[in-house]
Amino acid sequence: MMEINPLSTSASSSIQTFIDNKTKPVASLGKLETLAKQLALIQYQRQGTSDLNLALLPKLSLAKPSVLIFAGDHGINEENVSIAPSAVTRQMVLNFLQGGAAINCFCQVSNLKLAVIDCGIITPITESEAMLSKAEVEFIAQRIAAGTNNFSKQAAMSIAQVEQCLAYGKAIALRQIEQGSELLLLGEMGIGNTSSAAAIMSALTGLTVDVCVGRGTGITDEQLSKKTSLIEQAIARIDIDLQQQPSAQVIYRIVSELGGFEIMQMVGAILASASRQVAVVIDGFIVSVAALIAQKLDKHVTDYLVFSHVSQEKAHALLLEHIVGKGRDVALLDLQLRLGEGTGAVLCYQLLLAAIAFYNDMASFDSAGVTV
Ligand SMILES: O=C(O)c1ccc[n+]([C@@H]2O[C@H](COP(=O)([O-])O)[C@@H](O)[C@H]2O)c1
Ligand SMILES: Cc1cc2nc[nH]c2cc1C
Repeated sequence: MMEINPLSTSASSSIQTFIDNKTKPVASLGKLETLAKQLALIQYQRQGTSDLNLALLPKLSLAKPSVLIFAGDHGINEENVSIAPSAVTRQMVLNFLQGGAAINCFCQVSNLKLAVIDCGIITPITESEAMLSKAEVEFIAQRIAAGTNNFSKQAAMSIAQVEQCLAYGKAIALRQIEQGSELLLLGEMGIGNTSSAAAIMSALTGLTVDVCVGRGTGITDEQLSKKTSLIEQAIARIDIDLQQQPSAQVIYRIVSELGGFEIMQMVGAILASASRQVAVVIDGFIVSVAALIAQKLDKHVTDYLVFSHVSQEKAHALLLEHIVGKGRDVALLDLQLRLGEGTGAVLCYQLLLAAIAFYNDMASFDSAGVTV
């Protein structure tokens, strides 16, 4: 396990004073102020900046942001728990590589590069398909298997596969950070993954399955009740002891039972990023479940997370409440999104840029001669 330092708050009051001295009424930039403060605390800690001098607070930067989209398939999808067959995961991966998905359009708006990671879709992408990728899209194969097992019948994966997922996820995050990335933005693609995510949420929080499930891609009432009972059965099968702070071993067991490959690779990426004191933007419901797992493995991870939006997926607001204790208010946006792919995270990128811009460049009352 990697060591994650909690964010030191020793610079907190200097940063707050610096923000309050900007030419604006106190707190009038709302969540952008909280965001700027979090990004400042993270960056100063990463740079080991101590004894901060109010007049010379280092500028904030978010160099080389990395958008990472983790894709994987789910055996549970053979139970008709999504609007789409599993083949759509692969088709959407090809769409990402060709630049035709929503996430491509949003990356384009902000000039962001995107990497798509095959964590275990059913049919691998061929070399010639990967070669046709747009220049701004990188394809990386970190396959565990051809989709997880159907978790309503058996464990989604082995403990060894959980460990391999974590190792792969960490490796890709560390590679980006070593190449100079000061921000990770995570997204996912996986038909059936709201079933896995809801099951893990229920198992790790103790909340009942019916409050953790939702309509995912937009399933019918009938599909929703089937999805709920399949998840209930799976959780009953694994007979979990819901302790306050479960050990890593217990967590590995839960996630091996309930899946999925892309979710666990994201957990590895989140842990690695936090260990290097790099902020991670968390997209919708499924990425938030990865954040929940990471938090259960190491509570300090939470200091490094930025939650982009509150998803339309029914349980997302409750999940955010569980992770951060501030419910939907912790999220930057509420645009009624429920797409995934990292779309919310990438939309927030401009808000992060705005937060560091005001922090770095806005005049103070003193420097501008504004007197209130
Ligand atoms: O990000 C979200 O909150 C979100 C909410 C609902 C669905 N999704 C996306 O839809 C897929 C999972 O939905 P489902 O119905 O197949 O379980 C997967 O590819 C996700 O990216 C994403
Ligand atoms: C078409 C489609 C695109 C997606 N993007 C993320 N999840 C998705 C699910 C479907 C079905």
